[in-house]
Amino acid sequence: MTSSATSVPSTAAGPPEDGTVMLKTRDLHKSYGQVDVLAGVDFAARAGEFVCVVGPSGAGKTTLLKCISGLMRPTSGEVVFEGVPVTEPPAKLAVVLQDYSRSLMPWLTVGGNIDLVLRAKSLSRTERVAVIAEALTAVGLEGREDMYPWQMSGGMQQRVSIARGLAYQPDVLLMDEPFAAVDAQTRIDLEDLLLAVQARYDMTVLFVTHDIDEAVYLADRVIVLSGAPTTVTEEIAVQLPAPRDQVSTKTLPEYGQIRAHVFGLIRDAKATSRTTPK
Ligand SMILES: Nc1ncnc2c1ncn2[C@@H]1O[C@H](COP(=O)(O)OP(=O)(O)OP(=O)(O)O)[C@@H](O)[C@H]1O
Repeated sequence: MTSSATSVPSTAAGPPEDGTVMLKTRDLHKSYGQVDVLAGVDFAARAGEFVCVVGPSGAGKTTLLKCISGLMRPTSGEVVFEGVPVTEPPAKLAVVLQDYSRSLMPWLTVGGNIDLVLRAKSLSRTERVAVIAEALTAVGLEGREDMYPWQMSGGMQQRVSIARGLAYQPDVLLMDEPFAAVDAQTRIDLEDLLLAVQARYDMTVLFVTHDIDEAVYLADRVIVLSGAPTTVTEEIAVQLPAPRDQVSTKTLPEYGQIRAHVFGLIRDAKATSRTTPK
């Protein structure tokens, strides 16, 4: 694995490079029958870091997140969360998926949907109500507890999904293309909302996306995957100034340089990708 850092001087108060490792994968392999998808994936995410994972379609990004979240057993290698090998979904990890329409229960109110994940915690009803209210406020949906998901726009539903993740008070939030199903303007709003919420809760975020612009805009570090059978091609430190801004950040020459570099890596990965039987 190679690693490169941009030469951009950082004014960001980003996480220190030697911060506590929250999550790491060690030589992670996953095969589906005869098909090798993950072929030795190694990386770490440190406390407070925003890590984006990009790679060509079919590289195994969703497979990687399933293994990390404990929903799927790797074929070999391991995932270590807060120093403990993952064999089941860790209590301090929450997942937000792309498809909010399937992850929210339509027959439950917004409050009820969030309450569902809180029931696993030993909180009183009064405490749960307070946690739900705070999480909804953090995503700009204060007072919407009694609405049903189907009464909301796609962007609002995805904000409910994020609020549900926050209410769980995770140390690490895993996100699998969470904004892929919303329109471009909503996506921009959700990106900025997520950055604000991450800073406020000081969470570690591992964010999988197809979108190179989104990855470079959000990340402290971008992990670029090869095509399947997949390894980490490169890790790129994104030392752009914080807070990020949709206009000024994206017009920085350094942003363009990193974006072009990642684009080139993905293009090369696509050219060499093969998900073929052994
Ligand atoms: N349950 C499964 N059984 C068999 N093959 C699978 C299974 N899940 C995924 N695959 C295969 O593994 C490969 C990686 O899939 P995965 O969804 O993890 O990739 P991805 O990078 O998330 O893809 P995309 O970017 O298109 O969403 C694909 O070739 C896919 O067909």
